[in-house]
Amino acid sequence: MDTIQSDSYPIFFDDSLSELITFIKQGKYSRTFVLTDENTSAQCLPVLEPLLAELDNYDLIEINAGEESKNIDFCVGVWKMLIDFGADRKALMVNLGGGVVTDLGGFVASTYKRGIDFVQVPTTLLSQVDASVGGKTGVDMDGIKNIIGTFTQPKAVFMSAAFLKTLPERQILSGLAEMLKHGLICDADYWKELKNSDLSLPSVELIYRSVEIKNAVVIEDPQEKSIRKALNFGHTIGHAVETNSILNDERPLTHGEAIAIGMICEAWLSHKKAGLPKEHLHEISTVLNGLYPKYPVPDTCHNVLYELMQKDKKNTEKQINCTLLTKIGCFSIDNICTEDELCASLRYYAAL
Ligand SMILES: NC(=O)c1ccc[n+]([C@@H]2O[C@H](COP(=O)([O-])OP(=O)(O)OC[C@H]3O[C@@H](n4cnc5c(N)ncnc54)[C@H](O)[C@@H]3O)[C@@H](O)[C@H]2O)c1
Ligand SMILES: O=C(O)C(=O)C[C@@H](O)[C@H](O)[C@H](O)COP(=O)(O)O
Ligand SMILES: [Zn+2]
Repeated sequence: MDTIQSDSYPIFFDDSLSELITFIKQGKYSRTFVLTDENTSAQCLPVLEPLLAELDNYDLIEINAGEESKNIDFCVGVWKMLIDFGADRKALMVNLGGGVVTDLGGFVASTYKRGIDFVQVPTTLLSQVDASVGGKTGVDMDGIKNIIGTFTQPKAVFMSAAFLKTLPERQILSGLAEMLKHGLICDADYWKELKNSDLSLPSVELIYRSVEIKNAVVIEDPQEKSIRKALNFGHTIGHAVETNSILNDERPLTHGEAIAIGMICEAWLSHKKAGLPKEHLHEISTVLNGLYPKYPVPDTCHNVLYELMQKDKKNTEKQINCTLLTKIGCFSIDNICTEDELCASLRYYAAL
C-alpha cells in the first residue's frame, strides 16, 4: 500500500511499522515519549515493544481510557511528567492509541515548550481513518467537545492493520461512521462500495480510500476556513448527542454512534433545506439506522441538545451552522438551521 503524502508529513501504511523506528532514529530526538491509554498499553504496546527496543531509550506515559480523560486535567498530568522526565524541545511524543490519545497527545505536544514534534500511531479504526490525520488536536471542557485545541500537523502517521485485531466490534462500527461520512460528503461510489462490503472489518483498501478523502479535504483547507467544514457533516447534532450521553449515560455512546445519529438528522435537514433527494435521504437513514443501535432522543431532551449545539465551533452570532448534503457525494457548507428545524430532525430520527 502506497504512502499518502499530506502537505507536510507522510502517512505510512505498513503493518510492520518499520518506518516508525527509521523515523525516530533519523530525527535524532533527545528522548522519545510513548503516550498510551490503559487499553493500548495492554493491547498495542506489545506490538511496538520489539521495535522500540532498538532505541537507546524511551519513556511511557499512560492515561485512563475513554472520552472522560480527554480534558485539561489529564493534559496537566502529561505535561508534569514531561517536565519531571526533563523533556527538552528535541523530545518526540509517539501517540499510540485511539482518537482520545491522538487528540490529547497532539495537544500536549503542540503546547509543551511551545511545541515539540509528535507522531500518530492510531490503533482504532476511527483514529486511523479520521482522528490521526489533519492536525486537529484538543480536549473537551465544560461539556463542550474539542473546545480547547490547536491545528498542529503531526510529523508523520503510521497505520498498521495489526492493531485492529484486538478492537471490539463496537469500536469498528464507530470508525465506520466516519468512513461512511467520507463517502456521503465526497464520493458516492465509495459510499456504495462501503455499504455493500463486509462491515465487520473494513479492508485496508477501504481504510486507505477514507484517509485519501480526508487528507485531500484538509490539504485544501487546513484551518477549516471553508470546505473542511464538510468533515463536520453529522457533527453539529452528533456532538450534542455525544456530550449529553457522556454526561448522563452509564455506558455512553461512542463518537461514531453519536455521529451516525447526527448524520441521519442532518440528512433530513439536507432534504428540507439543501435539495437532498428523498430517495437519498431514505437510503442514508436505512443504512445508518440499520447499522447502529437505536438511541432515545425524546422531546424532553431537545432543549439540552439545542443548548449544546449553540456551543458548536462552526457557529457565528448564535446561529447554528450545519454542513448539509445536496446529494450523496456532494456537500454544502454554512447552512443556518433554526431550533424548530433541528428539533424536527431529531423527531425524524426518533420516529424511524
Ligand atoms: N482530531 C480529529 O480530527 C478527530 C476526528 C474524529 C474523532 N476525533 C476524536 O476521537 C475520539 C474518539 O476516538 P476513538 O473512537 O478512537 O476512541 P478512543 O480513543 O476512546 O478509543 C476507543 C476505545 O478503544 C480502546 N482501544 C484503542 N485501541 C485499541 C486496540 N487496538 N485494541 C483494543 N482496544 C483499543 C481505547 O482504550 C478505548 O477504550 C473522540 O474524542 C473524537 O472527538 C478526533
Ligand atoms: O478533521 C475534521 O475537520 C473533522 O471535523 C473530523 C471530525 O470527524 C472530528 O470529529 C473532529 O474532531 C470534529 O472537529 P470539531 O472542530 O467539530 O471539534
Ligand atoms: Zn468525528
